[in-house]
Amino acid sequence: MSPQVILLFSGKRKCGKDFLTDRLKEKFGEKCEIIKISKPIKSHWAKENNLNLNELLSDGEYKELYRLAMIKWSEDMREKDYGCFCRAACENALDKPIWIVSDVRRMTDIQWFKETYGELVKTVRLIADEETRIERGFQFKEGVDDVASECGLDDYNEWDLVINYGKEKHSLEEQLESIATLMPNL
Ligand SMILES: Nc1ncnc2c1ncn2[C@@H]1O[C@H](COP(=O)(O)OP(=O)(O)OP(=O)(O)O)[C@@H](O)[C@H]1O
Repeated sequence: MSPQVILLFSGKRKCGKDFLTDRLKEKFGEKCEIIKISKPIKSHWAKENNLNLNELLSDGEYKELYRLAMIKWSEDMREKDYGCFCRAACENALDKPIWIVSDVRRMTDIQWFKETYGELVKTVRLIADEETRIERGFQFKEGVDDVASECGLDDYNEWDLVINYGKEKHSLEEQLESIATLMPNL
């Protein structure tokens, strides 16, 4: 079954994207597939440089070591074809009714999904205050936090849902409920 809804999640580093989308996956279980645009980037990067892909995909210090270089390389690839990583990520995804894309970073990511899947696409922005992000492990890095991969969607204001995931956050159950309203038939 091809996707009936595609939720695109965006938010700055350590705002909790992986955490919340993992909880969503637990709630919707077999109905849903998590897609990471960064996965084809990391697979390619790991192969070329002989690195551990699982470590790169997980949350931790290891991925931080390579983040800057991966951003630069992927930027060059995107200049040639802005949809290349989105397409690769979707081609490798299982056919489930709900697709959750947990790391949307650029206008062109949203553009590609909307051009490709139209009305199925819903966008969600997570926001969290800096103090909370620091508690979750955020440290400002030049070349990472001040470039398009982090700031590309700062001025986008057509989100279907904005979730405060910082100090003032609602309970997890309420957050998940508000996300569920984006897919009333599932
Ligand atoms: N609601 C929460 N309660 C407790 N810990 C949380 C919560 N949300 C996130 N965290 C923790 O904060 C850290 C960062 O969260 P997460 O990896 O989800 O952020 P992210 O936005 O995906 O970051 P990145 O952009 O670096 O991938 C993780 O260790 C996660 O377990």
